[in-house]
Amino acid sequence: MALPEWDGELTSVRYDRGTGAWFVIGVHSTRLGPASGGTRAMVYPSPGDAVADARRLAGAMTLKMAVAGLPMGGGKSVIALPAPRAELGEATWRRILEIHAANLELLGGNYTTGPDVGTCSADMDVLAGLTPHVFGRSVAAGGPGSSGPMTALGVFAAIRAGVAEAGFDGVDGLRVLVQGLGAVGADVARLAADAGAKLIVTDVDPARCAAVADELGAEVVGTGAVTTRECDVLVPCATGGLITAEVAETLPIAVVAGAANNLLADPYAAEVLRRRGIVHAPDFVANAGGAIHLVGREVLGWSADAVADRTRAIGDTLTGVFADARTHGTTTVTAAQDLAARTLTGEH
Ligand SMILES: NC(=O)c1ccc[n+]([C@@H]2O[C@H](COP(=O)([O-])OP(=O)(O)OC[C@H]3O[C@@H](n4cnc5c(N)ncnc54)[C@H](O)[C@@H]3O)[C@@H](O)[C@H]2O)c1
Repeated sequence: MALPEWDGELTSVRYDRGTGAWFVIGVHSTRLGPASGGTRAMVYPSPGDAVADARRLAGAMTLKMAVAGLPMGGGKSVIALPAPRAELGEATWRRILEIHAANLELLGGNYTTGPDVGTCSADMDVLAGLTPHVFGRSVAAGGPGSSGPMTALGVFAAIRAGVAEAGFDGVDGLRVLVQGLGAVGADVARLAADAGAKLIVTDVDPARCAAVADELGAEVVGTGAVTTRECDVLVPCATGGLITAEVAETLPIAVVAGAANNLLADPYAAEVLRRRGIVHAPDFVANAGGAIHLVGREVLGWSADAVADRTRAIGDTLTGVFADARTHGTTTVTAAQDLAARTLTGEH
C-alpha cells in the first residue's frame, strides 16, 4: 500500500487474516496531550481508503480538541470490516475488539479511543475489560454513556450562533432541515422543534424518520432532497462529504451547522459558501460536544452541568470564528483553523 505524506505523528496499520479486518490508528498530534478520538468500524473500498479516513479524521480531532480548549491531542481508529457489522458473527466481532484492544495497548496511553460510527458504548465496555485506554463506557458499566446528547446540544448552540450571524432573530419560525436522525440528529431535531422551528427531516431509515416526524410533527422529505430543498438552516447529521464545491454553488439555504464530520467533500466548498453569504459552522467546532462530554467527565472530572455549560459555549466560540472570518475576509474553516493553530502554538 503506497502511503502519501501526512502531517501527523504516527499511523499503525495491522491486518488480521482470521477476521479479515484491517486495523488503523492515526495519531495526528499529542502537542496538547494524549491523542483521543473514536473508533469507526465499517466497510471501506480498500485498506488505503481506511488509512486515509483514519488520518483525515485524526487531523480533525486535533483541531476539535484545540478549539474546544481540551488538553488532548487528535487521533482516530478505523477498523475496515470484511462485511457489514450486522453480517459478522458475535465471535468475529469479539475477536475484532480483542485485536483492537491489543493495538491500543501497544500505543501505551498515547491514544485513547471512544465510540464513533459503527461502535457504541457497549463495545467500549468490552474494550475497557481489555485495556484502560478507552472512553465512553455505558452508564451501567460506570462510564458517562453516549456522547450523542451533548453533541446535539453543541450542534444546537452552533445553529443558534449561525442563525444570529445570518441576521435572524432566533430559531423560532425558521425552516430547519435535519439530515440523519440517529443519536445526534434526533436530539437536534427535538431541540429545534422546542425552539419553534418548522422542522423538515430525512433519513435513509424510513421507520426512524417516521418515528421522529410523528413525535415532532415534522415534514418528511426524501434523502435526495437534502441539498435542493429550500430552507433556512441545513443540519447534516448523517455521513460526511455532503457538500462539494458544485453543491455549495446551488444550496438554497442561509446557514449550515451540523454534526457530520468532514462535511465538506472539497475544501474549496468553504470558499463557495463564503462567497454566497451562507453561514457555515465548521464541523470540528460545531460537533465538539461529544468530546467535551467524554474528556470532561473522564479526564477532567467535570460534573454533567459543567459539561453542558462548556458545550453551550460552542456557540460563543463560533460567534468569534464568524467575526474573525468577516474581519479577515476568510472562510469560517480558515478562521477556525487559525484559532486551533494559535492554541497549538501556545499563542492563545
Ligand atoms: N455521536 C456523537 O457524539 C458524534 C460526535 C461528533 C460527530 N458525530 C458525527 O455526527 C454524525 C451523526 O452521528 P450519530 O452518532 O448520530 O450517528 P448515527 O449512526 O446514530 O446516526 C446517523 C443517522 O444518519 C442516517 N443516514 C445515514 N446516511 C444517510 C443519508 N445519506 N441520508 C439521510 N440519513 C442518513 C442513518 O440512518 C442514521 O439514522 C456522524 O457523521 C458522526 O461521525 C457524532
